[in-house]
Amino acid sequence: MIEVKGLAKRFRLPSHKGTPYQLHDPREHDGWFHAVRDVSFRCAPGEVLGLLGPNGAGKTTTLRLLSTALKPDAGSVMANGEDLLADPLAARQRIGFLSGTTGLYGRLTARENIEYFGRLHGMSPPYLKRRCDELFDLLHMHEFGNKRADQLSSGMKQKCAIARTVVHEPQIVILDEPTTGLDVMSSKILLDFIASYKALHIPLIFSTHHLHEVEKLCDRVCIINHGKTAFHGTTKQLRHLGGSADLYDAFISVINHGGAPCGPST
Ligand SMILES: Nc1ncnc2c1ncn2[C@@H]1O[C@H](COP(=O)(O)OP(=O)(O)OP(=O)(O)O)[C@@H](O)[C@H]1O
Repeated sequence: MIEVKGLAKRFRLPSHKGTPYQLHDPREHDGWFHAVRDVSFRCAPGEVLGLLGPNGAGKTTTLRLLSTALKPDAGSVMANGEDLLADPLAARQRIGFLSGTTGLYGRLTARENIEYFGRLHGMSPPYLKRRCDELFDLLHMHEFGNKRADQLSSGMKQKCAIARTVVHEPQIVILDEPTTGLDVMSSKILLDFIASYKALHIPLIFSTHHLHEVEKLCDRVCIINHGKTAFHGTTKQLRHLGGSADLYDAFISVINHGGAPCGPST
C-alpha cells in the first residue's frame, strides 16, 4: 500500500525587479512558487491510480517527489508502513519511474539500453535476457529491438523507456504520461500492459490527460488543482459526482467547484 500524505514542494522564483513573477497565480508567495502544496492519496497493491489535473497543476512534481527525484519540503510517502523517502537509494530499487524524458542512449540499441539499466540494478545476464524477452513480447518491441535508439520513432522510444522503467521488476510503478507519442495500437498495447499490473498485485500510479484511459484502467483517481488534492476517491465515486455518471463532467466540476470525497483514507 502506498500512502501519500500532505506532500509539498516549493521552488525559488527568479527575482524580477518591479512586477511580481506570476501576478495571478495563488501559489506564488514571497519569492517562492509552491508547486505542490498539499497532495494526499493512496494506492493499494493491485490498484491503478490515475493522477489527473490541468496543465501546471503539479502532477509531474508530485510524481518526481514520489520517485525520490525531488525532496519534499513537507509530507510523507509510506510504502507498506515504511517511510519510502527515508532512504532514496533503497527506494529507487523498489520503484520504477518513467519521467517525461525518455533519456535513452542514442548509440545503444533498444535492447542494449534496457539491458544496461538492468545491469545497473544488478540483474544477472540470464535473468536479464529472460526479462528483456518478456518485455519485448508484452510491449511488441521485437521489430525494433536491434535498432539504435537515435533511429527510433518517438513511440518506439517511449516503449523502450517504459521497458527500461520496469526491467528490474519494481514493487511500485510510477509513469508520467506514459501514452505520450503512442499511436492507437501502441496505446492499446501499453494500456493492456498497465492493466496487467493488477494481477501482479503491484500498485501502479500514472498521470494522464486522457479520461478514456482513466475509464478503462483506474480503480482510483487523484485530481490535483493548483498543487492541492481537489478529489481523491474511487473512479466510481468520481463518476457519480454531480450525478451525471460522466467522468468528463465530473472532472470539470471538480476543477471548477472542488470535489468530495478526499483525503488519503477515502
Ligand atoms: N524546477 C522548477 N522551478 C520552478 N517552477 C517549477 C519547477 N518545476 C515545476 N515548476 C512549476 O510548478 C508547476 C507544476 O508543474 P508540473 O510540471 O508539476 O505540472 P503538471 O501538472 O505536470 O503539468 P502538465 O500537465 O502541463 O505536464 C508549474 O507551474 C511549473 O511551472
